[in-house]
Amino acid sequence: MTSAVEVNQVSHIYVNEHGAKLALEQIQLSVKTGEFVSLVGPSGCGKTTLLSIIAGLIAPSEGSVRLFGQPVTGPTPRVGYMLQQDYLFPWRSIRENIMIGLELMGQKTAEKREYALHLLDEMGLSAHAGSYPRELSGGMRQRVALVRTLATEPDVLFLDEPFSALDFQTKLQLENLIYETLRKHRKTSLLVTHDIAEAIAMSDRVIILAPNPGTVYKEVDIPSSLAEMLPTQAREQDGFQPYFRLVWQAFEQMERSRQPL
Ligand SMILES: Nc1ncnc2c1ncn2[C@@H]1O[C@H](COP(=O)(O)OP(=O)(O)OP(=O)(O)O)[C@@H](O)[C@H]1O
Repeated sequence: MTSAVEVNQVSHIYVNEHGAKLALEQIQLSVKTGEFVSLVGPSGCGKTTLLSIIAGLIAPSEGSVRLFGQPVTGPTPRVGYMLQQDYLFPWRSIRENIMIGLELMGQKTAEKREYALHLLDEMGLSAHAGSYPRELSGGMRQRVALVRTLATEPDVLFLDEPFSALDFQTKLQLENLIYETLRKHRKTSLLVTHDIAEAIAMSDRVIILAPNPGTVYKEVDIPSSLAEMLPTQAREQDGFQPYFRLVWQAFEQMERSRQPL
């Protein structure tokens, strides 16, 4: 299968008035087309930096990134972002909000508008097309944000903690809905999360990053028996807990190796 994302020996140093900070060191990873991969790791291990480099928003200090075999040299419309905040425009209706990406890319054709409205329907939000963001719950607003992202038909989706501002029940419902939508549309997806259970329940593979500097600590393949189930169903399986333990143990090992003797 073709690699959608290839990160080759990427290191990154931030330099500012306080000095230099090695945020990532020699990161090597790849994501297959259609694969769902989660990045987990302690705060500050470089997850957001890595996503920004892959998306072409930051040029790495060393190494290179390829998307579908092409070198990444700047932002590309092939990558769509979904973030913790929905960034909906309060003065625009939901129908107008989901067209923003298409407008920015100069692609607001009748066909694309139709597709965006179809996605809104898939997300169960057609009845709210004329509403304004303030009239929607946090979970509904995140569904609108996903429609806005998918409307431009990106090949790869970066999900940077998209559920972390939601209450637990809404988060579980949204995990299921996003899982189903992304699998149905066969999107290659990279999820950044602090929630180990969420990472295991949603992914084909979990990549654990270690901090100071950010490096790939361990990769855990999730068996298809779990990966092909809805996240809430996967969480209930007997086979789920051993994977949780495996990832948690990696966190504990990382923590121990950082303790002074
Ligand atoms: N613009 C910047 N200038 C200097 N240092 C930065 C900058 N952005 C991030 N860093 C540092 O680089 C390291 C990695 O940051 P990054 O935000 O990528 O980590 P993260 O894993 O996404 O963190 P979190 O889980 O808390 O969101 C951290 O030590 C951070 O302080």
